[in-house]
Amino acid sequence: MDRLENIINRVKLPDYAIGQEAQRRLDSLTKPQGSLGRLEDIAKQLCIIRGGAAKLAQPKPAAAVFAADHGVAAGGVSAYPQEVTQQMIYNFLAGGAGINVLCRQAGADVWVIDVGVAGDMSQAQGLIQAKVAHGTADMTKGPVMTMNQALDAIVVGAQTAQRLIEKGYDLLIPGEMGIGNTTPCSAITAVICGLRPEQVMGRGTGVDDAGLSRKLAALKTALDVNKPDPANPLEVLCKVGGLEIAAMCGYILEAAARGVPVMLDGFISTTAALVAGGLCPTAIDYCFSGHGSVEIGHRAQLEKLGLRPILTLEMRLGEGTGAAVAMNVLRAAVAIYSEMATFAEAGVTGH
Ligand SMILES: Cc1cc2ncn([C@H]3O[C@H](COP(=O)(O)O)[C@@H](O)[C@H]3O)c2cc1C
Ligand SMILES: O=C(O)c1cccnc1
Repeated sequence: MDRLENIINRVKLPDYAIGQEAQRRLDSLTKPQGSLGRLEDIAKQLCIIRGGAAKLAQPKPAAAVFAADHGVAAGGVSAYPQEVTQQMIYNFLAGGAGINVLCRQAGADVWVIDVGVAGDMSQAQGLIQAKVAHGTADMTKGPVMTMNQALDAIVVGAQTAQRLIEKGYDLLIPGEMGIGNTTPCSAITAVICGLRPEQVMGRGTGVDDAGLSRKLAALKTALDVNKPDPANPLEVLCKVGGLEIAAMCGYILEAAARGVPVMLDGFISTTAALVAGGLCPTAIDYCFSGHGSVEIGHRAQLEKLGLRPILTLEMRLGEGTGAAVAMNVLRAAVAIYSEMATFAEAGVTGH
């Protein structure tokens, strides 16, 4: 527990007074006041997080893709088999996955971490080896992991954030790969948002109606068997979570502790934010929501966290892809804030 406390205690509320200074600069730029809409809000929030209202530098972003497997996948809750997790890791390492393409396009680097893949990945070149367990247990039978494993995975995420920040990255994207992981995310969301499984559960990779019924039954059984306490996010994680979800939670917390902004992706990474926010509400002040996922539970998560997605592109891939696309908008926000002429500079009459 000390390991977690050590991270959470370092998360400080950003200085919101900086927002007023940033607003003055935004209002001095050659445009009708407020006319760049949410680009202005994004620039202002970035100033607040970075702790200064002077011109913003373009970020150097990295995506960390945490990979893990899930015992519940054996119950036919995904449209794809478990081995796809491993196969996709090789695809990430070869640069051919959606996250690779979209990060290249957005000027972000991709790092891949094995935090809990079922198979042996020790020979995979370029993979960060941090396996806590060979997948989780089946949530329909009892807790998916021990408290120690959850804390280990949180620390893997926190150390990843630390290393990336030390390498010079100043904006972090949480990404993931784990066949079956929309099921634990639905369970966590139902518990923390106080909703029924059917209100937060979707088709994930595209399960058919029979798969959807199995998913609903698995969720109901898992919640019945485990009875997670909504007031105890760590317990929720141990009972119905996942290793990559725990790792992303630690990654978000450590980024916040270091004053580094986080661009969340969709339903899976926002589940990790839900847990992080339960442990440390201030961590969410450092988070942007990149996009609104097709998974219905994402809406409830965003409402609970008080976040508005930057984009709505009907995406439902995960990996960090929606966050990568949203980086282009964040770059636009930084550019207008830093590069537009003021009324005084351009000799344009203000009001
Ligand atoms: C080829 C492929 C690439 C993916 N990349 C992300 N996911 C996404 O789908 C999975 C969650 O959906 P479910 O709970 O239905 O299994 C996660 O691995 C998520 O990252 C993928 C899924 C597949 C099949
Ligand atoms: O929004 C997501 O993160 C998501 C949705 C479906 C499948 N995998 C990921």
